[in-house]
Parts: sequence; structure tokens; C-alpha cells
Amino acid sequence: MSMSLTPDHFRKSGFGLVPSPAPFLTPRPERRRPESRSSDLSSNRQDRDKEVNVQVLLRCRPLSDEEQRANVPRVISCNEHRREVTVLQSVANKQVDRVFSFDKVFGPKAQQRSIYDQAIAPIVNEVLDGFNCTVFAYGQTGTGKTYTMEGGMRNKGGDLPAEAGVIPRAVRQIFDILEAQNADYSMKVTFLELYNEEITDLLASEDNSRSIDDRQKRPVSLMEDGKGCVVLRGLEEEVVRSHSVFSITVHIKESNIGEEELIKCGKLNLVDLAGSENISRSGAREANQKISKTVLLKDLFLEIDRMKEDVRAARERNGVYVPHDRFAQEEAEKKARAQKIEQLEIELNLNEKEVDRFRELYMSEQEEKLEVTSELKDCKVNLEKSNKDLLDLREQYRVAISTLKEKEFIISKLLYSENSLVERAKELRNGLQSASEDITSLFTTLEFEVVADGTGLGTCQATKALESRIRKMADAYSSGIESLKEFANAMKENSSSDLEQLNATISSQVSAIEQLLAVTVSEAQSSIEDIQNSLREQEHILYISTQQQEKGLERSLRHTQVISKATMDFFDDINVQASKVMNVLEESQTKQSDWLNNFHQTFQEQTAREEKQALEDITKILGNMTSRRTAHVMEASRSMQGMRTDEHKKMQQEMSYIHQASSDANKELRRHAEEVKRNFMADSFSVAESRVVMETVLQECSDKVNRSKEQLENAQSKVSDLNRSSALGVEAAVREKISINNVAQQQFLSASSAVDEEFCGRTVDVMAAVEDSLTRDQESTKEMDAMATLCMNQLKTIQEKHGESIASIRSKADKCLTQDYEVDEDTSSRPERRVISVPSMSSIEKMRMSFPAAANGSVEEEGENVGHRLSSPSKWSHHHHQMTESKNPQLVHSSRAPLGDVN
Ligand SMILES: Nc1ncnc2c1ncn2[C@@H]1O[C@H](COP(=O)(O)OP(=O)(O)OP(=O)(O)O)[C@@H](O)[C@H]1O
Repeated sequence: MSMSLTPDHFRKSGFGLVPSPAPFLTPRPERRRPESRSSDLSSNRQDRDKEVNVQVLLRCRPLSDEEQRANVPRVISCNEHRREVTVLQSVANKQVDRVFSFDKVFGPKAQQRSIYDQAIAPIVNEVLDGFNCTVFAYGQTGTGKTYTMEGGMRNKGGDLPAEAGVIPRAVRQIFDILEAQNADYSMKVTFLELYNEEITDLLASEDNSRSIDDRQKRPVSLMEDGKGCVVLRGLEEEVVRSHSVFSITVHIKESNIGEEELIKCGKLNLVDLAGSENISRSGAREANQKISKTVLLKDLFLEIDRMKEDVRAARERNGVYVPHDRFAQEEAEKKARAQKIEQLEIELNLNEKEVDRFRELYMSEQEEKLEVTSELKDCKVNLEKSNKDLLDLREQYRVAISTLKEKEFIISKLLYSENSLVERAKELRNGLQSASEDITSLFTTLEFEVVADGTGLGTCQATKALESRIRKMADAYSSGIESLKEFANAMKENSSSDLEQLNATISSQVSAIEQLLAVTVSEAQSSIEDIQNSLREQEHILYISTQQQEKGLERSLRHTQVISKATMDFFDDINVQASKVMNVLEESQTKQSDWLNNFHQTFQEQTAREEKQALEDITKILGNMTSRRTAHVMEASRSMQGMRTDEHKKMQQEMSYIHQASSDANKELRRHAEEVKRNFMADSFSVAESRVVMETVLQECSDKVNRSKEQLENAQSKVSDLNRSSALGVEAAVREKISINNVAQQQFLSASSAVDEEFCGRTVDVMAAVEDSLTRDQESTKEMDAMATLCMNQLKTIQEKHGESIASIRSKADKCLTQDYEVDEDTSSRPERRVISVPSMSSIEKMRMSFPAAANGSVEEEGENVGHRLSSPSKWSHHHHQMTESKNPQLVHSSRAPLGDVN
């Protein structure tokens, strides 16, 4: 037997038994897959099934007890591993074997369970996945087709027996799987027999009697088989020619997607074909003997489908019944439904208008979005431009800052110099004041000296003091210049420090501006990012709302289509029913008209006959004729009443049909209307939601744009304020410093000019004093020269004339010197005073003036030296002392000990 898993209308599969010279069993090496042989069949099955829709499997039954007893030779050898069947043949004592390949080979030891698990269970799984599959058994009579498909049905306490075939196992597997999945399902089973080109529903109880009757009527020929046995030839052929089709249709509720219910529908046909050798042998299909078995099977399947369609149509026809009392109600419901449909159409129109409005709103929002995007782009461009301007301004600001730094440095230096100069000018002024006081005191002293002394010695001391004062003044002037230099340096340092301070202030302002700019830029960027995010969000929301609207539209369209289809079906049904009613009415009218015609004809014939008879016997027949007419009319009216009753019944039946159809349509319409209403409510709700969300998002977007605009304006105003304030601060500081510098400069100039004037005045005074002292010195020198000449003459005279009176002269000289010394003795501790207190030459000369003229020659010589020596009083005494010691030892000696020589 071979089992073929063949394609059905949509897909698959088959089964076949026993090798025979059939097209199925031709070697097909292209179907073999060596690489997949070793692997598990069940695991590879799905992959193969994707490519191969028809599989041919072979099952070889074991030899029966009878065959074993008869020692029937084996003619077939199965190789399950290689999936090959070898037909053993010996021709002329030569072994000529033929090898056939199949998709799967089951040997004699294969059990029902393993065959089912390997070959049928995957197909049942695919049926439960929603595919249509067919398994049919094909082979010669007695090869085990029925055993394989049905098997032993003996039940062992609820479990399937080991010999149970494909059909009970498939049913059991389907129930087990669906119950395990706790699925919501329905299963329909038909068991049809195709017998003598007629279909019999084996599960329909009322048809059994007829088929049994039909079969009982069939002639059976009783024949001898030549071996002493009797064969029921006719019965055998007819029985083996029957095909059986066991169909399982499964509807499984898959899941709900929204309002829709998904239902999987799968169908499994398990076909047990008639013995393959009997079709040609029976003679019933002589014309088809040459037809290939594929064509035959196709024929059979088409016929099976046709029969199934007939059965379904018959069932549907018989199942539709509309009671009369529901007709009026359904009519009313129909009207209400029509109104409802109108209302729904109006609502649908309104919905469509609303959808159009939403679409326009969406388009306008898209346009607004585009505008916002363009504004954002403009804003970006402006921002970039302002950033560029800001960079330029920053560069200019940096240049200005560097210039300011330079100027500030110079200003700080100048300020420091000015301060130092002022300080130094003050010190110098003090110095000059003290110097002037000193000079004043000096002049006072000088005047005093001049007044007190009146000689060249006081003038010399005054000159020395003047020189020392001038030196001091020069020192003070140089120190003042030094201090001025220091003051200038200090001013320079002060200027640099001030400039550095200014620089630090400006740099801090610059950094503050930069920070402010950075913060502003980051804020602007964050606001731009916020705007972009909100735009993206808006896009997303618009996209979602559009999708939802589209879904809602699709849903409403679908429901509208369903409603219109249902309405169309309903009106078609009504048309059909109306046409049926019209047919019935026409039929009844034609029947009535026929009957009336017949009646008229009969009436005319009878009237003619009666008229003829009436001529013969008017009085006798007239009464009979009247009674007969009355009876005839009564009969006609009765028959008409019966016909009308039938018609009324038919009409009632048709009206009940219509009522049923309209109630069904009404229900469906109501359901669809509710569904449409629900969908519409959901759509409107989602649209309102999306509108609210879009409005809020747009509001947020506009708020963000306004905020960013305000931030930008704030930043710009802050930057400008900062620039202005920094510029004003810098300008004010610079002006202040410049004014301070100017004031300091003025002060410095005035102080320096005052000091200069004072110094010049002092210098002029000193110079005048010096000149005065010089002239005085010259005059005193001249006087002293004259006096020295006079003294020298007198000394020469004194030396020449009188040496004796030296003692007296010495004593007198001692006395004079002692007196002079006493007069000129210095009371102060200063050495100058001691110098000044040295006895002057005039006093000596005055003393000499009292001596005779003999001593004048030696005095003249000495007087020249004394006159010269007077110009340098400090040296003079010393030189005079030496001279007296070297040139006139007597004089020196006498000067040291005047009284000694004299005595
Ligand atoms: N694999 C098997 N193991 C044991 N017995 C089997 C096997 N296959 C078939 N048989 C037996 O062989 C006999 C014939 O089988 P079956 O009636 O199923 O053949 P068939 O092909 O259906 O014949 P037909 O075409 O006349 O219907 C039966 O008695 C059955 O029990």
C-alpha cells in the first residue's frame, strides 16, 4: 500500500501503499536528499514541506497467517533507512531487481503508532495551524489501506488500541492539543462514501436506509471460482470500488486584534481509496481506463468537492426558517434599521466632514510647523550672525583693552612720578627752607661778624660759611634731584600698578562678559534644542494621530463596507425572497388562470351540451342543470379555496423566510452600527486627545520660542550694558587718572617752579652775597695791601733804628696780643670761631705802628707775605708761623717767647 500526502486546494499531502506499476512509484532520485537522511525526519520535515507539497510514503504489510501457511514467497524487500523498495524479480533464472525510492518507507514491522507519529502527526499540527491537508491511502485490495486509515477500533478503557489507525489517532491528537491549549474551537466531521459515483453521508442516519435499500436492490452474481469456492462477484466489485472520505474541519479562535476576531480554519481529509486494481477490472470505467491515476484522483476530488458543496447548500437551505409572527416585527426592525442606516450614514458623513476638518487642521498645523521651522532657521542664522558680531566686538574689545593697558601703564607711572616729585618737592622745600634759614642765620652771623669784626678775617670766615652753605645747597639740590628721580620712579611704579589694577579690572570684566556670553549661548542652544525636541515630539504626535485617524478611517470604512455588504446581502435576500414570492404569485396566477380557462372551457362545453339537451327537454333538465351548475361552482370554489390556502401557506413560509433574513440582517446591522459608533467614539476621543496634546505641544513650543527670544534679548541687553558700563568705567577711571595726573603735574610744576624760583632767588642772593663778600674781600685786600706796605716800611724803619726797645716792644706786643686775644677770644666751641679769633694782621700791624721807622724795611718784606696770606686765612697762620720760624728766627723766637729775647 502507498500513502500519498497530496496537495489539497490550498496545500498538501498524501499516502500510498504497495508497489505497483503506477506513476507514483517511478524512481525519483531528485527528491532524495543524502545530507538529510541521517537527521531526524520530524525535524527536517518542516523544511522539506516548504519545498515539497506532495509526499509519497510506502507501507508494506506483513504476510498474513494464511499467506505464511501457503508459503507465499516474498516479492518485496524494504529498506527503511535508504527509503527504497526493491521488487525482487527473476527473469530466466536471472535476478533482475527493480529499486524504487519514496519519501519514506515503512516495513512490515512498522507499527500503527510509529507510522502516525512520523507521517501524520506533523500534518495534523499543520492543520491546527490553519492549513488544509489531505492524506489518502492507495493500493491494491487487501494491502492494508483500511487497516492503516481506520485500523482496529476496539477501545481499551478510553485509550486507543495499538492497532488504531490514522483517523482515530488524528481525532485524538486534535482534541488533545486543543484541550491542552484551552482553546476556543469548533470541530466538524463528515464521513462520506463515494460509491458507484454517488455520495453517501455515512454519519447521516436518514440516508442509511436509502443506501441500504439501494444496495439491497443491486444484483449480485453468484459464481464459482473453479476451486470449489463461491464468489459474490458483483458484491465484491461494488464494495471494493467504494471510496471513503473522512473530513475534519477545525475552527480555532486565535486572538482579538482590536474589535476583530481572528479565527484559524484548518481542514484534514483522510481518504481511503478503492482498490487500485478494481477500477480497471470492474468495467464501470472502461472509458477512463487509459486515464492516468492523477487525473482520476483529481476528478474524484472535484467530485467530492462538488458533492460537499451540494450537501452544504442543502443544509443551509433546510436550516433557514422564518416564522410568520416575527415577520412584522422584523419589518418594523427593518424600517428602524433603515432609519438607523440613514442616521449612521449621516453620522458617517459628519465623521467624514470631521475627518476632513481634522485633515485640514493637520495640514494647517503642518504649515505652521513649517513656518516655525523656517523661523527657527532664521533665528539660527541671526544667532550665528550675532555670534560673529560678538566675536568681532570681542576682538575689538581685546585691542582696546591692550591699548588701555598701555595707556594705564603710562598714566600709573606718571602718577607715581608726580607723587614722588611732590613728596620730593616738599622735602626740597623743607630743605630749602632750612637752607634759607641757615643762610639767613649765616648772613646774620656774617653781618654780625662783619659788624663785630670788620676785618678780612671775618670776611674769610663768612666766605667759608657761604661756600659750605652753597655746598650744602648744591648737595640739597642734588639730593632733591635724586629724590625727584626717585619720585619719578615711584610715580612710574604707581602708574604701572594702577594700570595693572585697571587691567585686572578690565580682564575680569572681559571674563564676566565671556562667561555671560557663554551662558547666553548655552541657554540659546538649550532653548533651540528644546524647540527642536518639541518639534520632534510634535511630529511624532502628529504622526501617531495621523496613524490613529487613518486606522479609525480604515476601521470605519471597513465597517461601512461590512454594513453595506450586509445591507446589500439583506436586500439581495429580500429580492430573492420577493422574486420567489413573485414566482409563487405568478405560479398561482397562472394556475388560477389555467384553472379558470379550463373552467371556462368546461363551462362552455357543458353549457353547449346542456343547451342542446335543453332544447330536447327544457323543463326536465333545467332543474338538474341548475343543481349541477351549483355543485360545479361549489367544487370550483372549494378547489380555488384549497389553492389559495396552499398559496397562503407558501406566502406565509416565504414571508417567514424574509422575516428571518431581515431579523438576521437587523441584528448584524445593529451590531455593526454599535461597532461603528464605538469606533467613532474611540476615533473622536483619540482625535480630541491628539488635538489637546498637539495644542499643548504647540503652546509649549511657542512658549519656548518666546522664552528663547527673551533670553536672547536679555543677553544682548546684558552684553550691551556690560560693554557700556565697562567702557564708562574705563573712561571714567582714565579721565579721573588723567585729571589726577594733570593736578599732580600742575602741582609738581608749580612746586618745581616755586622751588626753582626760590632756588634761583636764593642763588642770586647767594651770588650777590658772594660778590659782595668778594668785593669786600678785594677792598679789604687792597686796604690790607696798603696797610701791609705801610707796615713793611714801618718794620724796615723799626729794624734799622731800634733793636733795644725789643723788650719793651715785646712786652708791649705781649701786652697787645694778650689784649687782642682777650678781645678776640671765641666764646663758642666751633673751630671757625677759633680760626676767626686768631689775631689779625692789622692788630699786629697796629701794634707795630707804634715802633720807630728803623724797622720798616723788614716789616715791608713780611707785609707782602702777610697780604698774600690773608686771602687764605686758614693757611695763613700756619704759613706765617713757618715763615717766621725760617726767615726770621729772632721774630719767631720772639713771637714764641717775646719776653725772653727782650729780657
Ligand atoms: N500492517 C498490517 N498488519 C497486520 N495486518 C494487516 C496489516 N495491513 C493489513 N492487514 C490485514 O490485512 C487484511 C486486509 O487489509 P485491509 O482490509 O485493510 O485491506 P484494504 O487495502 O483495505 O483492502 P480493500 O481494498 O479491499 O479495502 C485485513 O485483515 C487487515 O487486518
